[in-house]
Amino acid sequence: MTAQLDPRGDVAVLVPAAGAGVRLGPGAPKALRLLAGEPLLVHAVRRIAAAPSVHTIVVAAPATEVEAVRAMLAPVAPVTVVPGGAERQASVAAALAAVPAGPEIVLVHDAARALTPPHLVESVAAAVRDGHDAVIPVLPVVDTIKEVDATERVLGTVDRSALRSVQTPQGFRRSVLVAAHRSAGDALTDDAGLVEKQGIAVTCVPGSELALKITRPFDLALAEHLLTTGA
Ligand SMILES: Nc1ccn([C@@H]2O[C@H](COP(=O)(O)OP(=O)(O)OP(=O)(O)O)[C@@H](O)[C@H]2O)c(=O)n1
Ligand SMILES: C[C@](O)(CO)[C@H](O)COP(=O)(O)O
Repeated sequence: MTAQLDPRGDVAVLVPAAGAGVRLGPGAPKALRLLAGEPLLVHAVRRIAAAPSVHTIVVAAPATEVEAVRAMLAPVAPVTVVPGGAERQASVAAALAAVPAGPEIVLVHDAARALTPPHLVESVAAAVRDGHDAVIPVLPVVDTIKEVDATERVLGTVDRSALRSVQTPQGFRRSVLVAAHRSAGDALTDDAGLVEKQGIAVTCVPGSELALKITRPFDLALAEHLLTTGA
């Protein structure tokens, strides 16, 4: 049976999934690679659709894979699939343009964060609903951080107490995200960066270790272990 998203939900989730996955090594586009027998994108969308606030999901797929991705996600959840762009920012902009009237909260989530729990989607959305224009899930930095020069000589030790590692989903009041993308210049790696450039405050909420981004082969192996051991 096809899952139905809640028509009373007030949240649209954009899922940029058009990246190549160069750091993962040769193979299919990253969102289509298998984790415990299913594409990363299927894992990600299933978890997003399980969050009760979600009204709409828009996926930005690799341009050559749009039809395949539609077919793949049809049994998982109702989704709109659009072609992504050459940079993540362009993929997000394409997905944002496809959000129908209705949801006033927009979350942007990486397909590569395939194990992100539904409660993180809810907590980011709740913080936007509470009045924050822009919300990001973060984790403290656990390693000692050094600043180095071009020859890898250490220049100093950075105070990590003020540093945070940033995850997705990142949540925005819809009008704030639309304005930030409209004024976007050079491509940035995340949407909060665009909003920061507009001088708008970005608020942090606690992230989740399960929202790890599958970037390198080790991350995929770790995610596989987490899934198969039920961690
Ligand atoms: N042109 C792009 C590039 C990235 N993404 C998406 O943005 C998310 C975060 O990007 P990242 O994990 O860096 O993925 P890739 O760009 O695929 O990785 P790499 O840099 O290793 O190629 C991913 O879900 C990816 O599919 C996208 O939709 N369109
Ligand atoms: C959006 C993001 O996931 C936040 O951590 C990240 O910036 C994606 O891009 P990156 O190139 O892997 O940093």
